[in-house]
Amino acid sequence: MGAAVAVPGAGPADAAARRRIGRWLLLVCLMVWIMVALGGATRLTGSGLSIMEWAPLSGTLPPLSEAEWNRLYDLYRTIPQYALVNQGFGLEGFKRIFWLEWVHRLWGRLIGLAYALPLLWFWARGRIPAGLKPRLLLLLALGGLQGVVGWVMVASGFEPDRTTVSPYRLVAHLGLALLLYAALLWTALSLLQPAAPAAREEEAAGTRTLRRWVRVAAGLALLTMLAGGFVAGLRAGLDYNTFPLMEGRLVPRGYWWLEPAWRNLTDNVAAVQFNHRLLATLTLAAAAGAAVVAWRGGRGAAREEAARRRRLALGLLGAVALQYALGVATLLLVVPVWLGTLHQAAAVLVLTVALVALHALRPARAAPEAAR
Ligand code: HEM
Repeated sequence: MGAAVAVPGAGPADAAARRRIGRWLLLVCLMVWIMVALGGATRLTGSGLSIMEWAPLSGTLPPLSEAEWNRLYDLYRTIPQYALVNQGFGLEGFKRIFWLEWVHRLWGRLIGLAYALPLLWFWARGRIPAGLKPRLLLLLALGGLQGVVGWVMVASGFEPDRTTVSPYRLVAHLGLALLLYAALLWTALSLLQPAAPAAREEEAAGTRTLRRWVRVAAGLALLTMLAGGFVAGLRAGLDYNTFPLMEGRLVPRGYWWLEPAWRNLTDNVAAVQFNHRLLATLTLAAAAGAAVVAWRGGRGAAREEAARRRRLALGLLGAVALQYALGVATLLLVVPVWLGTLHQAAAVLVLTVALVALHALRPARAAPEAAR
């Protein structure tokens, strides 16, 4: 993400093209964000295993005849989730869980189009800066890979004795979505704000310290999100529905009892939930630390620079605090669909605010024509 994007020339036409490409990528970011929320709703309503075929083209249309509905329903009746969870819910019940998964996949196809068509258009008209082309192609490949990982995840839910997908694959699917989103957003920001503001010497030191704190908070937030994927994958939010104690203890009984030890990170409900809480708390502390640094470190800086740093740090603290509160509420209310979906979507808000802050605080570069 940090690689330089060389921008040929500095003419107004180039600048306009960069802005247009940047805005298009922001739109794709918004679509990916909505996709993350849709994915959460699909998972939480138990809809994700309803379509048992991988049909990138023909699956665009929903069933159009009763015979086609029955064919898909018959397929679904062969998997353990039907027998163990939804036995006898009938074609009407099947249709209820079908639609969200279908919309999730359709939205994925639309993101593909919203990315590929403008890419072709900009490319054909020679508007894409040369250094940007490999990155845009890589983003296209990552998007395609995300579709494949999504299918590999869904397929794990059809295995004998399983009624849900593999938590590892769920985390891979979530992690790749976050990576794709982050790469799109960083590229868009780099196009829209190609040059980091040059800071005076005494200001640069303050920016460096703040940048370190924001980096730590962003890294911890990312780990918290991946840990949250395991909470979701193991349905660990249905247990220990108290906060801050877990069954009356700060560290739950049975923390770290599995062998080999690493399995506790992914398979042990108590540990997975505790780790998510712990990482979230560390993220909140790091974001609060960044806010304090921005407040204190502003003294040597010019007024606007000090205000800019405070805005960035407070924005991050606000987003993390909101997400923390949503997480606690999700847990206390035993994961209602709407709140679980909101908690999943707000994770992307945290990522967005962290990346915007890191981008705004990036070091000024010597070469004015390069964007990082
Ligand atoms: C920095 C703060 C936090 C972040 C960034 C965060 C992020 C996430 C993410 C990304 C997920 C996974 C959704 C998925 O699989 O796709 C998740 C799930 C979850 N989180 Fe958090 N979380 C935070 C704080 C908390 C806190 C403080 C709690 C409760 C004490 C909490 C409780 C939960 C629960 C119960 C789930 C599972 C919900 C479900 O099954 O859908 N989170 N979190």
